[in-house]
Amino acid sequence: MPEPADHEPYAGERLVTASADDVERAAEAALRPKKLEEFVGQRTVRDQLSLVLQAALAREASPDHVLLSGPPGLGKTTLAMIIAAELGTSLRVTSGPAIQHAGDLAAVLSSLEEGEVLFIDEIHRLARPAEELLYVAMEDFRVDVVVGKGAGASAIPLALPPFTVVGATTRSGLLPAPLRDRFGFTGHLDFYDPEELERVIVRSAGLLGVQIHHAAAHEIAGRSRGTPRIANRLLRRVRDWAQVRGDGVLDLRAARAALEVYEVDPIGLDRLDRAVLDALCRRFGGGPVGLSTLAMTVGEEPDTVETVAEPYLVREGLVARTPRGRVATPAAWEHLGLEPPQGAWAAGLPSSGTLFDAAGGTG
Ligand SMILES: Nc1ncnc2c1ncn2[C@@H]1O[C@H](COP(=O)(O)OP(=O)(O)OP(=O)(O)O)[C@@H](O)[C@H]1O
Repeated sequence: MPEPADHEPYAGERLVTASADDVERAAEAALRPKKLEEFVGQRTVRDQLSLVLQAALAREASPDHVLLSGPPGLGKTTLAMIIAAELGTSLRVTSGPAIQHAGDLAAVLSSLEEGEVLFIDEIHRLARPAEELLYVAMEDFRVDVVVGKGAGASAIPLALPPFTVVGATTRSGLLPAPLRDRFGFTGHLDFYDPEELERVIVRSAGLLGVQIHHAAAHEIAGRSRGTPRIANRLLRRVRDWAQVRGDGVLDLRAARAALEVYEVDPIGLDRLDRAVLDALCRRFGGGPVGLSTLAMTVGEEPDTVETVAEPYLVREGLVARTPRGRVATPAAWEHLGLEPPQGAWAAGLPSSGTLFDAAGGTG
């Protein structure tokens, strides 16, 4: 059985995580595009949404409800704000987890003013009774207020003014069909390509009031995992480096040096990601290896390896998940500067790989 890793367990927030806490969201506020035309990339969603909004404005009516799906940090909240701004109305913000009871949602809905946009983040996490209340409100602009208890309870219908729900979800597959069907428009946000991220970075640098070289923006974009939130975060760290150790200008040297300090490598992998690749290739000859064994080797919980490191490694084609365990692809070997074992990957699995099972033994 392999020895557990001797380094400190991987802890705390990662620089390359796509999620954000409240402090970071506050820092992000200044960088949010305010109009659809300032929103970089996502051309299809932008074009479709623009039509929906323009048609609603021409009709002087509220647009259909909008569902935005896609991984964190790609701009769902930003688009919700833009929708309200483009319609010239205000945005009310809530989220699935914040609504514990149907009554909480009824209170929000009954306080809406005509034409307002209600943004429900993580809508897939709404409790079932709240979901049912929302169907009716979205379709008939009505909430049924329940008065009394038990057999004597009765529902008093309360008419609502027209409004638009913008729902955001990272897991659209978890939304029940009746709720999904209430949205007249669904936009799926995809990871950004490096050229789009470069534009996000140059725009954000301008808003932060710092000078950036094209080569530095290109370098940061390549390490941002297709995610504007990560791009903006790395940009802020490079700015810090340039201000403290450089001359304040964000050039290629500053970008590379800062990202080395923060252990973000040229394709956006951090220490945990590289530890996983390293273990797979150097310790297990490329795999296949069971998740528990792999996690133990890098000194992490299996859940951390599976949910924090693996998705991006799989997305980048560095790791494959097979029924026999995790396998390093030739790209993983190359990324570590190692020679992939001859013919190992040809059959889809390393031919001579020993399978280490979930308990850490061999199988
Ligand atoms: N297309 C874009 N152009 C410019 N900046 C963007 C774009 N998309 C996102 N950003 C920036 O990235 C940051 C994160 O965006 P946002 O909060 O909208 O993501 P999100 O998808 O709502 O994330 P979450 O699911 O975690 O709530 C913000 O600072 C925002 O300004």
